[in-house]
Amino acid sequence: MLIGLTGGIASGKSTVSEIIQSKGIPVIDADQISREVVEPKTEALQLIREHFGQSVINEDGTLARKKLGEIIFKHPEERQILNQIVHPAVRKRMSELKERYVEEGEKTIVFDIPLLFESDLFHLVDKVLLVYVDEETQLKRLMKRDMAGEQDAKLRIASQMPLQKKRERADAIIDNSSTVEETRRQLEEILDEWTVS
Ligand SMILES: CC(C)(COP(=O)(O)OP(=O)(O)OC[C@H]1O[C@@H](n2cnc3c(N)ncnc32)[C@H](O)[C@@H]1O)[C@@H](O)C(=O)NCCC(=O)NCCS
Ligand SMILES: Nc1ncnc2c1ncn2[C@@H]1O[C@H](COP(=O)(O)OP(=O)(O)OP(=O)(O)O)[C@@H](O)[C@H]1O
Repeated sequence: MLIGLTGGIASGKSTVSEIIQSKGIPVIDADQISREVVEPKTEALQLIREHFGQSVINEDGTLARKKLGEIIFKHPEERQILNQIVHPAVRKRMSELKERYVEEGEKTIVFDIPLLFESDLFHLVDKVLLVYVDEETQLKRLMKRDMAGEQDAKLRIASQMPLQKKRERADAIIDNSSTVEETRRQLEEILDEWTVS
């Protein structure tokens, strides 16, 4: 069974992913892979430098993430260009990792993909699990975690499909507005149901 774990920014995907991994289920993390594919000397980083310029590259050759974020969360056209550069490499790596887990005999594999719906990746998985939080909690947690201002945080949230819309398309929803313990309880109920039937 291939499960897509998704949600909005700062909705709690990583928190849920940690609980899933603690149960021995492998998780393929698109955010982590999207960092690996732009490491120094990669083709993707070269393309980023060509389009966005040297100002988004740090002195040590790494990607200046904050700076690039400031550009792409404000400008949808630039975001689309970055997605076109980075996403093919992310998809390739995710599928290699999946094959490896399948060969190792894993029965359940989870894909943690923030943009599962936005990038039409939902057809790669059998079930979609959505981590949901109400808008106010999402904004508060995002500002606190990233030490971001309200305007910046709102821009990031607005760059994604609204969580309400994602709700309609998910096979199961975890409401992470309450405690992590409550989230764990909901997750276990869903996994029990999906991995038995
Ligand atoms: C713009 C970048 C450099 C900013 O880096 P930063 O370290 O500040 O953020 P990080 O990568 O940890 O992402 C945090 C969250 O932002 C959201 N986000 C990231 N990229 C995008 C995007 N292109 N569109 C909408 N939301 C996005 C996701 O919810 C993600 O979980 C980085 O997000 C990036 O390279 N994005 C493009 C790749 C991408 O789409 N990644 C998301 C999953 S593949
Ligand atoms: N139930 C909860 N109660 C309180 N804080 C929480 C809860 N769940 C998550 N958080 C906090 O909210 C923030 C966002 O959670 P997390 O990083 O798991 O979200 P995410 O969906 O993985 O984010 P991103 O899309 O940016 O990768 C973190 O600082 C996390 O510690």
